[in-house]
Formats: sequence, C-alpha cells, structure tokens
Amino acid sequence: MSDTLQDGESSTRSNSLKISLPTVLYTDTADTETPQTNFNESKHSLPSSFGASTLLLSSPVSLPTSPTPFTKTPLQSRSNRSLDEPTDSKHQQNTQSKPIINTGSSTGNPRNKCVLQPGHSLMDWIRLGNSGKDLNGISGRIRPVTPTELSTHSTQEDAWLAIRGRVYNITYYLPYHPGGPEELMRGAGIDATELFDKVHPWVNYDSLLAKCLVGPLRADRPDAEELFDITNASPKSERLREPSKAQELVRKSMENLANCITPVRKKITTKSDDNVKGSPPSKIMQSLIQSSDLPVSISRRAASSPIKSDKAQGSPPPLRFDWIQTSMKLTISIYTGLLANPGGCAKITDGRLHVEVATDGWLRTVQLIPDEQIKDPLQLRVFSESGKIEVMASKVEHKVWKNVGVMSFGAATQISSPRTLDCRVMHVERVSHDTMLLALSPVSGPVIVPLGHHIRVHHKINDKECIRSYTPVGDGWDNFGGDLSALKLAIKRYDTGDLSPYLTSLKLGHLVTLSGPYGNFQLQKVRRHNKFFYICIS
Ligand code: HEM
Repeated sequence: MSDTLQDGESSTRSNSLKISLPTVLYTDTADTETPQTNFNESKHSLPSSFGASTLLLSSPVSLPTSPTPFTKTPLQSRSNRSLDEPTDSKHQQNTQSKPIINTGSSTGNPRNKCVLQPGHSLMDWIRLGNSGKDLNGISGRIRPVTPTELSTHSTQEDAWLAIRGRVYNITYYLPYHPGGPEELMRGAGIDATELFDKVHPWVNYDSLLAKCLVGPLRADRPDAEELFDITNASPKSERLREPSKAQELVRKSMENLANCITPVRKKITTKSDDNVKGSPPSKIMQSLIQSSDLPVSISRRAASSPIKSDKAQGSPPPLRFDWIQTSMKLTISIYTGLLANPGGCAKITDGRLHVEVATDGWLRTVQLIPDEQIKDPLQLRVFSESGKIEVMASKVEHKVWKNVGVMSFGAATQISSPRTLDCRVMHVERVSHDTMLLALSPVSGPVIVPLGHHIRVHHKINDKECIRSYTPVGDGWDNFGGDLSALKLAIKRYDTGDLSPYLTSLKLGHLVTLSGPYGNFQLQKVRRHNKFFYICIS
C-alpha cells in the first residue's frame, strides 16, 4: 500500500531514496514543459517527422466488450461467454472434467482467464519459441493441410487448428493459453476462425503462433491449390506471410461467405498516409447488431501508426489500434506492443476522445473525432503484459456506426522528469478497519503511473515537509467508477505515523500534493531473465 516506507519513518529517509528515471507524468497546464498536441491540424497535415498520423477509420469493428469481475457497469459485468458456450458434447465433457478457474488477472483482464502452471507465462512462451524447439511438429516445414487432415489433429497430445486459412499446431501452446487448454481445445481439428473472433479478435495469434504454423488450409478440392498458390517458386513461408492481393481477395470472399465476417488488418506505413477505409456492414448484419446489444462480429479494421520502432535512435515503440462496437458501446484498443509497460488515461472533451498513452518513458496522445456522438462514462483498461489499452465509450444514439471517425496520433514526447501537481480527492472508501482508499484526480491534467512505478505524497507538518511513497492500486479495490485520470491509493493508517492519519482523514474535495511518477522498472528487461525472487518486508 505504501511502498518502501513505514509511515512513522522520517521524511529524510524518504527523500534520500535514490530512485532514478521517473518516467511519465503528464499535465496539460500552460506553464508546464509538457508539449501539447495540436489537434487543430487537419487530418492529413500532421507532420510525419513528429511521428504523427491521422487516419480516417471506416467500417465498424466487431465484437465483445469484455465483462470483468472488477467492473462497475452492467455491460462489463455481463458475461460475453453467451455467444461462446460450447455446443458439442466433446467440449462439454472437457470442461466438466477440468473446470476453468475464473480468476481475473493482474493485468486487469476480466474474462475467464485461467491459472497457468508455473513456467507458462507469455514470456516463457516467447522463450520456448526462441529456443529452436520444433513447434509446428514438422521440423519447421510449411505445407498445405486439408480439412480432413486437420480434423485428425484434435487431441491434447496432437492439436492443430486453423484461423483465417492458416493451420497452426497448438499442441505446445495449450498450457500457455491464458484462457486454458480446454478452451483452446474447442478449436482443435477445425477452422476456429469464428470461435476465435467471438472470444478475442484482438489477440495477435499470428505472432504468438508464428513458429507453430503448419501451412495453408487447402480445401478438399482439386483447384484449391490455386487459392494459395502453393506451386509458386518463391519460398513458401514468405508467401504465407504476404499473400498476393488476389489470394487475399479470394480468401476474404470465402471467409465472407462462410462467416459473414471479414476481419482484416491493414498496415499503414510511413510512405502511405492512406485513410483506412472498409466496407460498411451489410444490412443484415446491421439489423442483427441493432436488434440487440450482443457483440456481433461484423468486420474489423486495424492499423499501425507510422511511427517505426527504432530503439537505437531512441524512438518510441509503434502504436497499433483497432476498434470494435456494439450498438451501445464503442471500444478503441491501442496496442503498444508486448511488455512496453503501458500506462494510459482517457477523457472526452468537446465530443472528442483523448487517450494519453505512456510507454517506457514516451508519451503520445491519441485522439478520435468520432463520426457520431459518444459520452461518458468512459472505461479504461490497461493490459500490461500484452500492451493493450482499451477505452470503452457509450454511444449517445444506440445504433451501428458505419465509420468510427478520424483517428490521429500526436507527436511522441520523451518525458523524463517527475512533476509535482495538486490532486483533488474524488472518492473516499473504507477498505478495512485501518485502510482507506482514496481516488485522487489531478487538477491540471492526467497522471500516468506505469506498472512498477510509484508516486510520492507531500504534506507539511509543523513546517517540515513529510513525504511518503505510494504505489497506486488498480481497479477492483473500490466502487469508484468515475474519472479515468484518477489515481487510487490504498492508505493504511498508523496512529503514530506522520502522514497516514492525515491522508486517512481527507474528505471529498480536499487537495493533496503529489509528485511522480518515480521508478526505473522496465517490463522489457524482464524478458531476459528466467528466475524471479519476490522480497516481502513486513
Ligand atoms: C479458437 C479457440 C479459442 C478459444 C475458445 C479461446 C478462448 C479463450 C478464453 C475463454 C480466454 C479468456 C478470456 C479472454 O481473455 O478473452 C482466452 C484468452 C486468451 N487467448 Fe484464447 N481461445 C482460443 C484460441 C486462441 C488462440 C489461437 C490464441 C493465440 C495464440 C489465443 C490466445 C489467447 C490470449 C493471448 C488470451 C488472453 C487475451 C487477453 O488478455 O486479452 N487463444 N482465450
């Protein structure tokens, strides 16, 4: 709750803590040094040298807004599993014999994530992928697979599945799947595209399973090879990664026919400032979505920001984004990359959605000028491991949008010094007999404290400044749903302490002075280590 110091200890010790490299704290007051993003620039005019891009997104993106055990709204607490309930008896047996434990997760993921066995985290999977192990089970070769052959690989010891025309050997990935092996087995032996899209269309399966690729799914038809051009002389793996336009067209039309779903990813490069356009949903799909607020998958667009990652020159990691909708909600997902240790906050101003995105010392503002009106309350979730920042807004008018609007990325700014700012107490809640939860909203702009970082609270007692460090707590601690820029601190009261009696007696509207964020934790660095030790000081 309060990191590093007991409340009764002197401020001198607190000040002497040498915590370097504070990363991101953002305030938008005029007298700060934080550069501002000028969103008045036209949608094509943001200079690329600043790494800014503007994209007009059209065609609504599908799918589930995620229910969560930590949530505060009816939509979020609703289970999205209704669409995904297993229908086959094989699966029912599986799930009955090994029930999935619904834990939520430290990353804030709300859904039915499972407790993974030790040594089966995302990083362990990445390590296994880099270990040279034969993950596709056929010595890394790529070859076409027919549906008949696919259906023979449907056991936990030998499981293949197909997504968007590509067959993957998921045998090794099973124990690493955050949704549990049983869930993943629902897709074994079949074309699991629709199933996958119903559960988590945002998951970057093609990267995660890159080493597990077996080959293209080839229909049991004599002319099917044409579709994938498997006789072409270029290296097969390359062709699989970059199908020709004609192949893509054929594949998409087949998917359309089969699923009425067209998930597409379009990459925007520095050379191309094309708007991302897509076909609007068909009338049938529109009326399906319209008639209920079920998260129906209709189509999907994603794009990458034109800012290329170039760590050597100290440039920020590239951002990608995606959007999905139901008739009542719009969800913008911003992908910062694996282990980029993102932080974020969001607000709606003058009908525009502003999302501040912090990644390892870089701050960018993403703005959406929506085609239709959106309103508060916003919900924001940050998935530290996967790097996804998800912002969900309510639609003023309950209907399916054809276009999402104009999306722009502000210039990336490197922020390296902590700031001091006043925060107002927005919410006070008793957590236990001696612990209070305070939600503090910065008076002058959002404050982002990434994972592993902390802030300091400053207060003068008898003219002597008293400082204590606190690590903000995440969602799930409180019933405060409001301001997304609010920091939540869990304060344990020590009757003989200097600061905690003051903090636990604060009332709504009181001002508190904070500084930060502090900390030099970089999630990326964790990648290189196999062993972790936790130190608990009591
Ligand atoms: C097709 C059958 C699949 C089913 C039924 C399924 C089911 C689930 C479920 C129920 C969850 C937990 C809820 C959630 O976070 O959304 C989950 C999470 C997840 N699954 Fe799957 N899954 C499937 C395939 C895959 C595949 C092929 C991959 C990629 C390699 C994958 C990667 C993930 C990841 C990364 C998460 C965590 C998602 C997040 O945190 O947002 N899943 N899955």
